[in-house]
Amino acid sequence: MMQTVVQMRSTPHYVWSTADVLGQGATGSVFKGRHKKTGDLCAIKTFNQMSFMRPVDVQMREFEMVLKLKHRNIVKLLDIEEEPSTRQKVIVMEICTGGSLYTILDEPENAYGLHEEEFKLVMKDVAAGMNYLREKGIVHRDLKPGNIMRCIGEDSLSIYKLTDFGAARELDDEEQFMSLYGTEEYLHPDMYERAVLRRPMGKSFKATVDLWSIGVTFYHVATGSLPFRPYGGARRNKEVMFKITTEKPSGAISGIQHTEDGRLEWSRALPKTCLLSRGFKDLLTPLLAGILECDSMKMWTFEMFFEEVTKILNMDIIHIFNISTATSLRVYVNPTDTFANVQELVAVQTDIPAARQEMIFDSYHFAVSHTDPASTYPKTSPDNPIIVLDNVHTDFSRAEYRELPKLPRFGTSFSLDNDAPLAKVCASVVWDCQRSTAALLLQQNVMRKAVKWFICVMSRETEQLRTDTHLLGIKVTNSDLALRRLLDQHFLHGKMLALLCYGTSSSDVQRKQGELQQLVDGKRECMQKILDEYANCEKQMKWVEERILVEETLKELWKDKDTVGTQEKDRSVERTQYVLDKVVATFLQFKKDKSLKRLSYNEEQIHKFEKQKLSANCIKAVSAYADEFVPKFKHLYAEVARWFQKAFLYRQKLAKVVNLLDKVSTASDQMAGNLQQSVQKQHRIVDSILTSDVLQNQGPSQPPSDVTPPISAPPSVAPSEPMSHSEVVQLQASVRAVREEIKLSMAEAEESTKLLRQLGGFSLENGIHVEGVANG
Ligand SMILES: Nc1ncnc2c1ncn2[C@@H]1O[C@H](COP(=O)(O)OP(=O)(O)OP(=O)(O)O)[C@@H](O)[C@H]1O
Repeated sequence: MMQTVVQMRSTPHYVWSTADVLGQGATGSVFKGRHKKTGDLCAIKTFNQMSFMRPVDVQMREFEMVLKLKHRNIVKLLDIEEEPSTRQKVIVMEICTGGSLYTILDEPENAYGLHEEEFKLVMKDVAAGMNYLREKGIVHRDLKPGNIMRCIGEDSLSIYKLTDFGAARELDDEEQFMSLYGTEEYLHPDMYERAVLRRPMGKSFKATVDLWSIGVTFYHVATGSLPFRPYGGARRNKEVMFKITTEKPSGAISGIQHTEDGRLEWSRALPKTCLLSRGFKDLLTPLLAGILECDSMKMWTFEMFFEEVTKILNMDIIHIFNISTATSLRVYVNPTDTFANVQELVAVQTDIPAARQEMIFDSYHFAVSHTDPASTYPKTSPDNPIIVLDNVHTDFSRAEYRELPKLPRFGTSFSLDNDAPLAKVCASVVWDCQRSTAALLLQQNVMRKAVKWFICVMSRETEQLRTDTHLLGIKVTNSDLALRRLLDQHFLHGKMLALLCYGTSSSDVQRKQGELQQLVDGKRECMQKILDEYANCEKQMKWVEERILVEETLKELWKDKDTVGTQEKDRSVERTQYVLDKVVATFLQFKKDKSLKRLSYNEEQIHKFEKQKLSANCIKAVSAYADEFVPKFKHLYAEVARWFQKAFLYRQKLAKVVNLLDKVSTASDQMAGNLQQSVQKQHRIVDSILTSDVLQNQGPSQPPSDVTPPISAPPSVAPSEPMSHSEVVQLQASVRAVREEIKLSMAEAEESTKLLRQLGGFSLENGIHVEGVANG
């Protein structure tokens, strides 16, 4: 094996060791270097023979253009210097220690794409860098993951930067296309036709070519795979590649050929394996469809793209947990969205219509004003989300969890070339297993939390309803008292009027006395009905109260279930991580073995042992997930389902009480109103009798024995002596006085009824509707 000689090389201001290679490109190598005076780290690009295919002055023009660029998302070109010994030019750049996006995507961890937050950073930085180039009138023309570098910011978040401006000019000669060769998967179909298929064409390549490349790059970063895949790969099947990109239907974001000469399969959605949330996919997919559009009339403009990216990145995330499927969701909302908008978005992801969504957060109903913007909502997180359930029919028949990709077939043969990619696939599967194990634990923790929160909500609802029942009791008693007062008055008036009207045969007075009787007819029966229904309310209330508050049956039912499922203490994630570390170590070893091309006998034996261990470790991780973690998750889900079904049963009882209370309350209010009217009417009638001419002209007379009083009064109260005129006047005055007193007490009674009414209607907290029982 040839030993490479490590050398220290330098220019007037920079020094580097040839051992510190950052990467190698078609035109040269990039080393880690330092400024001689400041010691600052930098990247030094040296050139090989290939680079001389491009005239030096062309190269220098390119670098001079780049020297002027200054933006957070463009790799800064610091200097162009010459090595004194060789007189070769080197380029000094800001160093990006995180490597290129290409190397990041090549890691098994990212085989199914980057996770959402990292993807958003790529999106933000690439769009910002592109926007800057656009402002400077530069079209990059060679955007691809390999030309997007990663730095680590002071907050330890990634910063992505565009680099390699070698193609950032008009492509008018063969030589320039040479530099593009090798990046064809990302090329706009027009450029592909010219650069790869070598067909002459008169088109100039504007900013849209960059947009297309961004589309392919974003798809790659989101999924870990390229969007347009001819059978055998783009390099082998160039015509099919061109066909895919040019015949792609609008709206499709990928086209794959699964068999030789087979038909093309289009898709308008991102694959299931991708790690992005449903909420984010819903935003990203139309954007990808807009920029992966070869019809220039339909393709998005850069302004549209930039506006949409800005809009997406400014959105707030509301973390939602759909209890019926045990799914963690991310709902992307505009900061100005109202609650109705949020409910619509929740409906899209949960299939629960807005009117049936019950949201619980932090032990309370998620109660926000309907006009409050989403930006003012309390902060949610994956482990502290808003729990959403369907308050009419929560279906617990489908728990969602991630299915793992299949492990590759191992075989018995030994091959350095094949074993490294095999180990890479293995590592990517175990990575997925690790993430899925963590997701399962999170889902279970949230399910357990949901039960606790729901207990709090139901306890509060029960307490509220108990108070409501008590208040209704006061209201009903009040009405009953008012009725008694009316009846007492009626009796009193009857007695008094019997005295006053004794011997009067005026039909008018008799009619009025009849009207007085009508005012009280049937009221007692009606009141009795209200009292009976209220007693029923109390009985039902007691039933639920005993179960929810007194015996705390719901808590009791859950008590021993807290240990079901996977817990933090089971260390499921750590166990998977342990295996993952071993699998990744094997992958790195196999990668090294592959680069060595040949192994010694002992090294080969070790490699073989490692391969056996790799297989065992993969099976261990995958079976722990499939045979232990998933069944435990399902077990907990089943318990949660059972518990919620019981809770919903009590909830229905509560709703029934709410309904009953509402009925009794309405009837009692009606009765109170009716009584008040009756009292007023009673007063009017009595007044008119008292002031009637017949009574005014009535002189003292002996009561005829055959005249019965118009209103039944006990015989003992019939006057034995005829009344004098002054006695009549006196009696009239005392009737009026009694009436005034009663009026006053009726007004007081009405006041307290009003107060009770102001205490509001009866509803479960937040106006909940349960199983078709309306409340509130
Ligand atoms: N500024 C930098 N900081 C750290 N690493 C870098 C930097 N620039 C380049 N590299 C590394 O060096 C590798 C080669 O870079 P280079 O630009 O020479 O390759 P290339 O994209 O193939 O371009 P070309 O085809 O023009 O040579 C990159 O893939 C990257 O890993």
